[in-house]
Amino acid sequence: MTTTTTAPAETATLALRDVTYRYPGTDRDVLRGISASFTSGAVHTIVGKSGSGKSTLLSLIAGLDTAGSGEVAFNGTSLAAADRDRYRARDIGVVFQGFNLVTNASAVQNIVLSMNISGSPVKDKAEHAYALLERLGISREDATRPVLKLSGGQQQRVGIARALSHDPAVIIADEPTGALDEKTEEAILGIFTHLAHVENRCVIIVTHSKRVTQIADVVLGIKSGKIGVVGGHR
Ligand SMILES: Nc1ncnc2c1ncn2[C@@H]1O[C@H](COP(=O)(O)OP(=O)(O)OP(=O)(O)O)[C@@H](O)[C@H]1O
Repeated sequence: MTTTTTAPAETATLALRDVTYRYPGTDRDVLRGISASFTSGAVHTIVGKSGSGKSTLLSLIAGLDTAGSGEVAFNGTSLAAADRDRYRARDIGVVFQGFNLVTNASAVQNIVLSMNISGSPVKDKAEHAYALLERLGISREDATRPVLKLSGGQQQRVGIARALSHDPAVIIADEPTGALDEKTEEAILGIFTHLAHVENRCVIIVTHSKRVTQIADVVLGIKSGKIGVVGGHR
């Protein structure tokens, strides 16, 4: 990431209090009364075996699903009482493992499309997209080529730029480096660290990668429906 930065994001806290979750039609709680908090300025990783409930937890944090009992609160307001469409469009940015880009469209078009969907008030959306992409190391020339013609690392930079397009306080990522080689993973992790430590965003990454957990400020582990701090630098 270049050294140009935006103003630090506002301080945000996401808090889970005694959250339980069970998929409809099943008889088992995937999450069993979990409590945790996620703060601005820190990289948090969530680890756990396959099927332990990591993606389920991310979808509750992203406001895509609601807890069976307990509360997920953003800056003190329960998501159950909040306008979740607005929360998703303004406060949270999501980065996916498979990038989830429209591959025959350009990076700029992908970002403008996302800004249109989230109702962004920015007037010159293309210019905003070019500037974001440039901060993430994507040149104007690469920004106008079909995404399919970019490397995996470049595509993930575009995915991150898209997640940042509405300047969210919280960035969540599900296995964002799973499809990348080690060197590219390192570059992408540098971006996430910058977003937390320099831009004061709250970064939450679900991962199986040891390297991602090594750079985390807080490592949370999920096991048997429970969550706890299992490592990190804080
Ligand atoms: N739509 C669904 N309906 C019923 N059960 C589900 C559904 N989605 C997930 N599950 C179950 O919930 C549990 C937690 O799934 P989840 O995807 O959150 O795990 P995970 O830790 O993210 O796994 P992985 O590391 O493999 O991605 C698993 O037992 C899974 O089979």
